[in-house]
Amino acid sequence: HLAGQARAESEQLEEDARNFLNELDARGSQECTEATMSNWKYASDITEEHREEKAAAQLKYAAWEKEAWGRVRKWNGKWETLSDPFLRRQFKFMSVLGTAALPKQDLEKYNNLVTEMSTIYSTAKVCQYKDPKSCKLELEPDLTRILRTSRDYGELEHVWKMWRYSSGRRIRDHYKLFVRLANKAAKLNGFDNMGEMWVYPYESETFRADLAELWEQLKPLYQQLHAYVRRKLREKYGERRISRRGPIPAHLMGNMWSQDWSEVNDLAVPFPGKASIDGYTPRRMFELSEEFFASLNLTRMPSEFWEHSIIEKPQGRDLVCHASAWDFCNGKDFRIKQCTDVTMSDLLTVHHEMGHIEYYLQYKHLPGVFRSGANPGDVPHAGGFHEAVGDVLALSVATPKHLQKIGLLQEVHDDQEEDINFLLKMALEKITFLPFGYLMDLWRWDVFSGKTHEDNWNCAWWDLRFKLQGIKPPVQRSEYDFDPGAKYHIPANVPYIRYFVSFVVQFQFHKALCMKAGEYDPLNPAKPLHKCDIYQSTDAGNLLGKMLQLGSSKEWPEAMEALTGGRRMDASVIREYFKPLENWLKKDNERHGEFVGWETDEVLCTSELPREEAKSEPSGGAAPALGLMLVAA
Ligand SMILES: CC(=O)N[C@@H](CC(=O)O)C(=O)NC[C@H](CC1(C(=O)N[C@@H](Cc2ccc(O)cc2)C(=O)O)CCCC1)C(=O)O
Ligand SMILES: [Zn+2]
Repeated sequence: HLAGQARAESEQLEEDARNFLNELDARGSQECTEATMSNWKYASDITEEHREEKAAAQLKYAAWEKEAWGRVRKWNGKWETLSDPFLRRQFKFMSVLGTAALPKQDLEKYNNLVTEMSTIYSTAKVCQYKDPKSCKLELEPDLTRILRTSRDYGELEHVWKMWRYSSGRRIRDHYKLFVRLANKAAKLNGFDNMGEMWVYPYESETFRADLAELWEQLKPLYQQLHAYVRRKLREKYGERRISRRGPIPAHLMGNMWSQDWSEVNDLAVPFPGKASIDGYTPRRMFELSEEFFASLNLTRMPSEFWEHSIIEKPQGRDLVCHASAWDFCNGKDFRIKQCTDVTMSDLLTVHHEMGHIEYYLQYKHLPGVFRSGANPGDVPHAGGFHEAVGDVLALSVATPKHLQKIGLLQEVHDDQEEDINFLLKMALEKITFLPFGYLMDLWRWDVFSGKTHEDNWNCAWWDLRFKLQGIKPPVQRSEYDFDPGAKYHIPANVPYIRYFVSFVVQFQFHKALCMKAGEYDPLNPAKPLHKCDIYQSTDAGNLLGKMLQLGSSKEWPEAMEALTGGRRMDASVIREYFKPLENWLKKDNERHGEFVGWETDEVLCTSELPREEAKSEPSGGAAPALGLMLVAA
């Protein structure tokens, strides 16, 4: 009798919990739709009116989060006893309130700081190198294009320096106040600092140790590539500017942040021969990407997507041009906003953004808390997988075989030369990103924890940039500068470790899908991993779809196991993919007697502070030179 009663009670509790969560979710989706619409209006048309509207909507959404959180708390001590893990996990996620825990005026200040920093970043302008009176150059497309195409050392240095002057330097003080409020919010959620709150969604005690281990496994390959590119750049720009054993000046890699070196492909690739997308339109690029998803039996874009997306830079207004994908939390409205340039790299970005949309479409039936990604609530979900989806498809699209199939590459010679050529292009995009993808949050975790003090922010940044990337600023930096602020994700307060995770796991996903598609066979040298193209494989698509449909309803090792059979981030797969290139680079570097690694005795960054900030002036002016940090490569 008692057992029967207990069972009846637990079933009643489960049913009440289900009803409670369903009601909360319905309301939450509505609130999310409203907040996301206001965010969208501001991001796509930066005006004072839209800014005020966005600020109000954010406060309204935070009030809702606080109400929901208050009601969830009433279930404490009960929800933990529920037998259905699906329900328990929803309560677990809803038990973390996020920055809505801040007192109202602190939250308003916090939100305004982030919006203000993003606006400064998105509207920053730079003057022409040859015409200091003409000051209308914008990051996209102007500065991006100059960094991609110019080989004029002086022009590149000007653009690199002035972008940081117009963006990062102007938000240094905002960021100081932001860090204090962020940490106050983290503490109100029971975390030591905001960095701890950011790693919480990875649900792993060993997460940061695992990342360090991955980087140790990937560093040797990165150093070989670094040594090779340094030689190619030295041959182009001369030994005086690029020394044989030193770090590479940061403004020469074809990218504003030296995070992707694929645009210096022409300088580095041993044998010329490039795909071209000339003649395409942004719309065609998006249709091409959608076609790939459909060929895998995944979902096509809904009509709202084509109706509401912004895929070309609108003229005559300020907007956030940094590409983004949006889920409006109503199962119908999904959009991309991208100032698309007709280039191969933007074709890959199109696939990346569409990968987000595909993920939204595949898990739209789930409760809101399991629809991970950048919903307005700021307890960020891990995101490592979200960032990998589009890039996985792009690994197939980028192969010469596929590019020829879709008419973007004329002739294809399936030989060793083309192999190295292709792998080098891929490494200049994927391997060069790894140290940057890692150091962005290494720096921020140290800032949030206080390990890096605000008087040393910029030199701590260049310490990491030197140690991990083997690069140096083209002109000496100081604490007047705030170079981290010149990278979108810092002013926009978007966590970044998700990209490092993605660049590792996307190769694990690629391998699993290629095996499923019969395109990769470890025992067949004619089917190496880097030649695989999963296009039109519905078997691979169905396997990927199954993982996507989980959203964050399962811990990520389980989602990974569903797709790859393994439960860990594993650097051996990306190294297997690049193995032929690694062997080639080692031989080529030996043949040229290249020094692998980097060292310098230059002072890359001085601790000189703006006068009003300098409390105790360090004795003797410049701080112990960062540059004296001989390489521990
Ligand atoms: C509403 C909202 O914010 N939505 C989220 C999505 C979500 O969370 O649901 C979102 O759209 N975030 C924007 C961000 C844009 C990009 C980015 O910032 N990339 C990184 C790193 C990188 C570089 C190369 C690469 O191949 C892949 C990644 C960089 O450029 O440094 C820029 C172009 C590529 C991706 C993105 O799509 O991740
Ligand atoms: Zn992304």
